[in-house]
Amino acid sequence: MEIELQTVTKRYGRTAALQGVSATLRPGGIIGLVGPNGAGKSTLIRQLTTLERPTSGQILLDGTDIVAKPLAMRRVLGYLPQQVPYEPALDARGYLRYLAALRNLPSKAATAQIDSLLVALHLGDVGRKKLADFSGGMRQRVGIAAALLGDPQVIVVDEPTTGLDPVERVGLRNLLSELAQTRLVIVSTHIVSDIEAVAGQLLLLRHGQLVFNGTPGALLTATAGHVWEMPIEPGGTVAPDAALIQTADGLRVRVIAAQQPAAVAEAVAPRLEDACLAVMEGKVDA
Ligand SMILES: Nc1ncnc2c1ncn2[C@@H]1O[C@H](COP(=O)(O)OP(=O)(O)OP(=O)(O)O)[C@@H](O)[C@H]1O
Repeated sequence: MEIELQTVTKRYGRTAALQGVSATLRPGGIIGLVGPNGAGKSTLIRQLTTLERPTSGQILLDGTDIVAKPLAMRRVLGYLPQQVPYEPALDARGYLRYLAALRNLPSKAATAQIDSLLVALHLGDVGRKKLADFSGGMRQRVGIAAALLGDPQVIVVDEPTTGLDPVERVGLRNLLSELAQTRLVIVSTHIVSDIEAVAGQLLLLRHGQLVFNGTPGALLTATAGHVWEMPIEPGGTVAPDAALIQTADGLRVRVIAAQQPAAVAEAVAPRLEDACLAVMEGKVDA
């Protein structure tokens, strides 16, 4: 399975939310869609999930134009939107059974799949509890189970870790990473650490433009030699775009710059978050 984005552009009135985005998406690791708020991530997801039609450009799923034939995508799609839908009066199992029926899944297969999804998402003990009594993180996990019902081959999740605690985040990351070995899994996020260890491909969006498309390794390589750390000088000020980090030697400033910013600055290995920031801010050409 392969998705091909060909100069996808989306305008809302005067706002160009996506500008000529082209990329090929394949299974073999999570595809991370990264960018600050307003970069165009949700807009790209709405075009991919056929909820909207691009102003121009094409999206091909294994060669089929999904703008002309949206059913080709809808038949293979599992989608978790940013606002997780839920029905407060139903319990988790009942809600998933309801969705399974809407999707025409055979009853026996649906029961088996719901059982295994509830266990995989650590909801096995609360399947009979009303969704109204669920925490935000639990609701999010039910939403993920709902998106995975029917074993979709294309899985699109918009900011999936919102409301999850650190343990839940790791669990979800591992689950999506496993699914991404054989399916197309696209995850939109502005939290780079959520996909750092599991992304096979990164798409960085800024002001609707694709500013990087490649592996995390290639992004890190492009940023090497541009990340510096230095101690905070007594009475010194910290530049607004510098990050403060806590180390065993005390607080240090982390700066992205092409040249050594001060004599005391030492070059350090970039982290993926630095690399994304560096490209977003135009400090590195990747
Ligand atoms: N329906 C719409 N009508 C008008 N403008 C829109 C619409 N949807 C998005 N936009 C604008 O398009 C741009 C991209 O928005 P989008 O929601 O895709 O960004 P995002 O990267 O998903 O950000 P966030 O993480 O905040 O959701 C923004 O300037 C936004 O205001």
